[in-house]
Order: sequence, then structure tokens, then C-alpha cells
Amino acid sequence: MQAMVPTARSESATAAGSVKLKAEDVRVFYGEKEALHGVSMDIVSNEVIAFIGPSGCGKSTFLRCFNRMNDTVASARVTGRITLDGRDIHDPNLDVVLLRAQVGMVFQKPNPFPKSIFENVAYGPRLHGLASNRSDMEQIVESSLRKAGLWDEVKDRLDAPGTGLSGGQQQRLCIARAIAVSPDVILMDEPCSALDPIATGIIEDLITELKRNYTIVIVTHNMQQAGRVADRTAFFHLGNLVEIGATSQIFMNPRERRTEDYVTGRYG
Ligand SMILES: Nc1ncnc2c1ncn2[C@@H]1O[C@H](COP(=O)(O)OP(=O)(O)OP(=O)(O)O)[C@@H](O)[C@H]1O
Repeated sequence: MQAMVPTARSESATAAGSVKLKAEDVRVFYGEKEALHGVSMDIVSNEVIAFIGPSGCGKSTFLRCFNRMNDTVASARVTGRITLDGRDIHDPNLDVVLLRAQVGMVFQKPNPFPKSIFENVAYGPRLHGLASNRSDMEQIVESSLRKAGLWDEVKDRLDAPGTGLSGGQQQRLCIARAIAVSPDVILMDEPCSALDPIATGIIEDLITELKRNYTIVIVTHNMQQAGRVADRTAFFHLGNLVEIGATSQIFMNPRERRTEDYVTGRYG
């Protein structure tokens, strides 16, 4: 059980929840260039938090810190401290494959494997040895697809290729794939930007449903989307975290001039 810690600079209703992720003075460098300038924040269990800000402000760079995806970028270097349930994710004894199961990720463009729908979902549980037999695996696949709101649409064609689904269905398949390894946190990097409004609405409803069981961090360019799905919103500008607070406060009563200019469409 985590300590009850108030969230920095936030007066949101979620401020007293237990801290799931904690970032302290996180900086990211690409080569010599510092892209993220010392960001600190707490992310609370079972909240949906949105990162917004103009292109290039560092939203995705910061998101990728939470499951060490920046390790895969040769020029990137991360400093500062990030903890998940109090544990330093840069601890050399930590297994990064397990970290990425616990902190799953959904990308901008749906990226199912070139395999069947079933195999897309079964891949992670198999890698992590989560199913001891075929029937266990079938249960994991079904329950993950149900949680991702896709089961009814695909239950009769589990052997069909995942890449044959519509874009919105593919994105839900990717969410099912993340869910299948029992994550605590799901990171979403503009998950709807390649989708039409109907598919976007389905994913947004799903995000609201999923927060009962997961902590969700979403990068979005779409301020209406942040307004619809996020309990809290963090506004970034030029590699700085400018302001974080309840989504309604950020949009209706921002404290910082730069936030106000952005949410009122004066730049971005
Ligand atoms: N792999 C990389 N190599 C070098 N610089 C990078 C790399 N990825 C991002 N950057 C730079 O880091 C800064 C932050 O980029 P990032 O993609 O995190 O911003 P963002 O707010 O997510 O932008 P967008 O909304 O356009 O996706 C930008 O100046 C970008 O050019």
C-alpha cells in the first residue's frame, strides 16, 4: 500500500490518491540537446492524465520515460528519478521487459503484429509464461479482448490476421495486447490520431472504462479529447511542465498565461 501523497500543484479530486508513478527532475537529452527540462509530477492510481502542448514540447519524450522506451533511442539520455510503486525504474536490477509489461504502451498508429488476432493477444502472456495450458491462454485472450471492447466483433474470427481489422479495431487489439500481460499503467501516445470520429469515440469510452483497473497516461493534440477523458491535464511548453491540475481547472481557470494562450487557441 502506497503512502497517501498530495499531488504537486494540483487541486484535483484525485490529488489524494495513491501515487503510482513519480517523476522527479526528469531531463531528457538527445545528443547535446536538452529536450525536457527537469519535469516532476506524481501520477495517481486509476486516474486518466492527459499531456497537452504544442508540437515538439516534449509530451511524447516524457511519456516514453515511464517505461524506458527512450532506452531504444541511441542518442537519448535520461536523468532524474522515476519510481513505479516506489521502485526506481532505472534500478540496474530491474527487468525492463517486465517494466514494459507493467507499464504498457499504445502508439499513435495501430501496430498489430502480422499474426492472427489470437496470436497478437497471446504473444505477451506466452513471453511472460502467464498461461500454463491452452485453456488458460484462451481465457486470457478472451478476457483481454473483452476488456478492450473487441470480443464481440472478433470472437468468430480469432484466426484471421490482426492487420485485416479496421483502424479502430486494430487500436483496440493493441490495447488488448497491452492488457493481456496485466499492466498497472497504460501509456497512450495520441491513440486516436489515425482514427475517424466514431472509432475515436469508442476508444474514448474505453479509456473511461479502463481507468477502473488501470492508470492511464495519454498524450493528445486534441484538447476536446483531454476534456472528455482526463481527470487531470498537464500542459507542456518548450520542454517544461508549465501547469498541471484538474482538467476543468486547466481549461476554464488556468493559472499560467502560457496555458491560457494555448487552451484558448492563441498558439499551438
Ligand atoms: N529521436 C529524437 N532525436 C532527436 N530529437 C528528438 C527525438 N525525438 C524527439 N526529439 C526532439 O525533442 C523535442 C520533443 O519532442 P517530442 O516528440 O517529445 O514532442 P511532442 O510534444 O510529443 O511533439 P508532437 O506533439 O509533435 O508529437 C523536439 O524538439 C523533438 O524534435
